[in-house]
Amino acid sequence: MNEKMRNDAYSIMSEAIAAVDPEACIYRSVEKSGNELSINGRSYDLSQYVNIYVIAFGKAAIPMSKAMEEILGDSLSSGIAITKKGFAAPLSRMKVFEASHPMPDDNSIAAGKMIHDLLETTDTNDLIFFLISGGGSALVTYPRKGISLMDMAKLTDSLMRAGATIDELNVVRKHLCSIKGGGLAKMAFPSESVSLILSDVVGDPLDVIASGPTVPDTSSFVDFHDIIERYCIALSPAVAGVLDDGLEGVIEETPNSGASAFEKTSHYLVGNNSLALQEAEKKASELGYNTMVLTSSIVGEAKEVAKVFAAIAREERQRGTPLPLPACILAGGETTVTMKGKGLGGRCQEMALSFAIEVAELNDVLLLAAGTDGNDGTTDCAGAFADGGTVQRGRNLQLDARMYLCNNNSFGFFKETGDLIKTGPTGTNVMDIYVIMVDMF
Ligand SMILES: O=C(O)[C@H](O)CO
Repeated sequence: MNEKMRNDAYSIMSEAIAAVDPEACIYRSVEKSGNELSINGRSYDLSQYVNIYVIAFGKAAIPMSKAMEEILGDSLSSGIAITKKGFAAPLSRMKVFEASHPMPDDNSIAAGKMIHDLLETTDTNDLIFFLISGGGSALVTYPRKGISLMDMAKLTDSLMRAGATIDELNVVRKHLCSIKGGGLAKMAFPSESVSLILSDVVGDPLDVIASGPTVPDTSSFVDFHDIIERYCIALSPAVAGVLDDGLEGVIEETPNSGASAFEKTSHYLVGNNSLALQEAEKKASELGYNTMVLTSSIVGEAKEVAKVFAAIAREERQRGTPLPLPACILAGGETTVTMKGKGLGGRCQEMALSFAIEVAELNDVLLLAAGTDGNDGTTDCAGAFADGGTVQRGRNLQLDARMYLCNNNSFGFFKETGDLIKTGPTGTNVMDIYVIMVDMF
């Protein structure tokens, strides 16, 4: 095992995560001078509003709120922040709540109701800041009439297990929840609203991040229907009823770009995966690696993407291309895992295990795959390291890497080999970072 390369990969990942610290992202975008607030160059005169509220939800809700509380100071009337269980911390002017992720729970519904109730009291002269980050779809939900928490949770689980992408999952959620798919903007209208968004979705589509609560929806009940057919998902009677009503036009579509709800909304992206990769690239150069960012748009089945990364590492090892050695190739994105086995793991650990199998016996080749939120799948770690010796280290412990991969039990494998990456909750979430390194002999 090349310890230096491993330590370097960890430092590069840490630098990437620090760059998208949610507080730093807010401070980079928002400035206040007297009553004037400037967001990415656009000015808001705070003195013209009667009340100013902050509503934050997602895994980064607390640090984003902390920064906004600090910037707004006495201008802030009150607010609510909803984050994942274990991520809460006290705020000075805003109430803090926790809910479950990735499956919504009763607290997610209570949070949805709280937001709804607060927005019922707001009026045309009020300003609302929405601080939106990944995980928001599960943490806050306000199901359509007749849809229960169990309906939402079961459907989310079935789609995730079937390998649906986040875009697909959120098309379905947007049509079952009155906050998602522009619904929040509708609730906030006629108040003015400003959304500050930390992206955890490939390509930063605002209508997908946290299910696009404040932007026009581009999807329809027909798309919802197609996704259910594509993955052969069995629907509860209540969900099937909403889908039928939607297809027949008995219930309204989610609001699209022509809707009045969006007349007083504006949106700013404050951080994303590309920003994290830029900083990772700087750190890798500082550490002496020839480096490049391949893409921030990796998607697909984790174990298949790993084969592409392994092919890149092999090319580096054998021919020293595309970069001279030592090389550090960076990528970001978010893959999926189609669950066939009964094991424990996450997309990054699954990718690392598949990479390990592909590069078995190659010297000084390493992959670090980690979720920037510090949380890979249902495990308490961020991801895993894999190198040319991983499979053999497993064999020495009587572990067959291929069997573990077939059973989607990457966590079980890496727990024994000691290759798990544990950062704890980082407070941010801009998808995953992949660091491919190839050293000189
Ligand atoms: O909450 C969600 O919908 C996902 O994290 C994507 O933003």
